[in-house]
Amino acid sequence: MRELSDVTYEVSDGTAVITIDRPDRMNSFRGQTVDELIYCFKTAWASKDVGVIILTGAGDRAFCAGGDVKERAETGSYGPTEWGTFEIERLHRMIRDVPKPVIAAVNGVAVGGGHVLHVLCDLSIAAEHARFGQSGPKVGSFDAGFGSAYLARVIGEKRARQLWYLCELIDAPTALSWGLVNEVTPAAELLSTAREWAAKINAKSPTALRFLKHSFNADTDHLSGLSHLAFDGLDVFSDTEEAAEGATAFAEKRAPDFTRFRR
Ligand SMILES: CC(C)(COP(=O)(O)OP(=O)(O)OC[C@H]1O[C@@H](n2cnc3c(N)ncnc32)[C@H](O)[C@@H]1OP(=O)(O)O)[C@@H](O)C(=O)NCCC(=O)NCCSC(=O)c1cc(O)c2ccccc2c1O
Repeated sequence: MRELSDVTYEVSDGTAVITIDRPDRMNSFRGQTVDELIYCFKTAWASKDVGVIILTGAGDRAFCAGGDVKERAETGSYGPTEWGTFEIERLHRMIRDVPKPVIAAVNGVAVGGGHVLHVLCDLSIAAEHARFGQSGPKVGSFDAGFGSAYLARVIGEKRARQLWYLCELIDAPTALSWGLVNEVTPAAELLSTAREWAAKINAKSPTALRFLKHSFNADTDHLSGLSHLAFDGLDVFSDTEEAAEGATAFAEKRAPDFTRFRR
């Protein structure tokens, strides 16, 4: 294993636990976080000691608050990366493509790009206090690829549009009733429940699971093309005054004023 600063990785009993470890920033991701997550998923993919992967966040406040908006407001980007490119789309693909089930253990708020990460996981188990939602239009961003179209597949068009247009968080019981998560547990039991589910899955045929995961994916894999277009668009949009207004307003703890950008 290489040295990691934003993520931790540990394996026991056939299960890899990947933890986003930036609790002072609500486990939001910067470029380096994304690079390290990709590295951990690839490591788990290649390891014969791993049958199931759990993705979670450090502490009890956040699973992941999406992109690090403070970093973006300060520097105009999500910071340096290994190859000079922000690889969030590759991470999305990695979660879908890794031929082993991925369980999101949602230990707090999952919002923005952090919400997209749990949506892309095969299964989601939430702590009772977890909250869920999208925030892009409030902070000058959007995920018009898997983050919108696949979300609509999971919870339905009306609810997906509600999350994206209103940018209000929903609680764990509502997420369960919408089919956004599989199970809600007391916070203290979250990781043990995720490990129990992983143990049950690990007792099954890995080849059968591999075929099933790819079969489930096949029906929505065309959204990859949409995702490319969406991230191309986001790249262009990110350099606009309109996007900057969202990130700056968040960093300055004020409501954004987008009125001058209406067309
Ligand atoms: C997450 C919250 C709902 C939590 O609210 P709460 O009231 O519980 O706590 P605070 O608001 O006081 O937050 C505590 C503390 O954490 C800091 N913080 C929170 N979120 C972030 C963040 N995303 N980045 C950096 N720092 C964050 C917050 O400022 C506080 O710090 P103090 O120093 O003041 O104590 C709420 O905080 C919230 O709504 N957060 C913002 C969520 C958000 O908008 N996320 C980013 C959306 S955009 C995105 O995710 C994104 C994804 C991509 O894949 C992209 C790809 C390509 C380009 C752009 C992308 C992109 O923008």
